Amino acid sequence: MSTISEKIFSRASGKNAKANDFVIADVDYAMAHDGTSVLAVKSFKEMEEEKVWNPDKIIIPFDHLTPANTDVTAALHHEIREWIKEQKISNFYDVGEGICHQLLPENGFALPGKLVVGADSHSCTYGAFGAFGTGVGATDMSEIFASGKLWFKVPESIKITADGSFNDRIYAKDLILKIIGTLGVAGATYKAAEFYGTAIDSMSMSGRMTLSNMAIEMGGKAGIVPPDKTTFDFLDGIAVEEYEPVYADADATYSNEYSFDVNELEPQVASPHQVDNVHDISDIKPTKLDQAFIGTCTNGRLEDLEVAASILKGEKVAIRTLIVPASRNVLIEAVRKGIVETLLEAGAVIGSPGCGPCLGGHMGVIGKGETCISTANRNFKGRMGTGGFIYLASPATAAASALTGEITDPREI
Ligand SMILES: CC(C)[C@H](C(=O)O)[C@@H](O)C(=O)O
Ligand code: SF4
Repeated sequence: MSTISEKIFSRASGKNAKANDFVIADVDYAMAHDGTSVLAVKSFKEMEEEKVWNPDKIIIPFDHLTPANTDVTAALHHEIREWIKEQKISNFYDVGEGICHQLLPENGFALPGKLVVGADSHSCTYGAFGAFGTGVGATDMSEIFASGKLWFKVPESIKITADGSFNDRIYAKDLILKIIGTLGVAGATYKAAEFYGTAIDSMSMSGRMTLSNMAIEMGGKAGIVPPDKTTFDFLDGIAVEEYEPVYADADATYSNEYSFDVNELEPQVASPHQVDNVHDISDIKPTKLDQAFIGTCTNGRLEDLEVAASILKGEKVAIRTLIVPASRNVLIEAVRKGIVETLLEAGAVIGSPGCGPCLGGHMGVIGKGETCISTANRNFKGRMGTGGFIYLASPATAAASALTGEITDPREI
């Protein structure tokens, strides 16, 4: 009678864990990036800890402010690199390797049944692989660095079923925006979402990662897709260790259940400044844009760049168009497949793999009064630059809009 989360926490805590129980759990893999490792390491040092619990289970990607944007960032990067050497942390990914939530899956750390914790809110991405992936604050991460353990309240679960097939130019991003628009930004607060249905079954790992990535945008503690052949094929040859897939029992308890019909889905757009301010694209009034941004841990994968290239091929963009691959591997594959050439010929700018302008650090922030269509997961006020406006959409919608300079339905291009 258990959900996926209850089963994972039972294994990780060594007791029969039920929703709302407080448990101390063994963490399988712990991640902190350049943005959060600074505070995690500071707090680790304040705890007067000498050695991390296991240097092979800690993963540190530098992705947020990379390449360093200021001398202050450069000095912090330097300090963390020194600590990483001192602690002999084996899984360090320096500038240009990519975004944390792309690197953990690519390198086989996001595994079915595992508890994978990151000092970043979008660590729920690992749920795409049937892991319990969740984000914690930097000081909680320092506790994991020290002991490999952390306390958790086992979440209640909600069941989200999406059936049907995706019509042309409709994607996982449109589905998750629709879900968030329906449930609201607090609709899944402290709950673990489990995703089921024929539409989910048909999705690639890339699409499932887009889906799980945004669970936090409705308050979710996790967003889990039960692992299947697609998952196992992806992990074949890359999983860092053996894993035991975990599934919910047929009579598991869900605090809420929701159903979505993907056959009916239109391209979705989240208007400023809330992620649940979601509309069918046909209801969006004509909106002039200054910039298009395709990338991030939500939609910076090869499939996403491929879709963008298929729309931009042989055309010229009408506005600044920034494309930032989610990882070095994505970029290499995009080069090999001629995608990068197509994008450059269309007038796009290719950034070095990382978070890029997603959180307004650098590499493409927008000015006061400017509007950007972005494939990211957040459109909060000021996120990409003070006084800016962000519309969230799929890579297809962003690419179609880049061509016209206003929000455009990709089915009409
Ligand atoms: C900087 C980091 C703490 C933050 C997060 O946790 O999500 C960032 O990745 C974001 O997307 O806003
Ligand atoms: S790409 Fe954006 S949402 Fe993802 S981790 Fe980086 S800053 Fe956060």
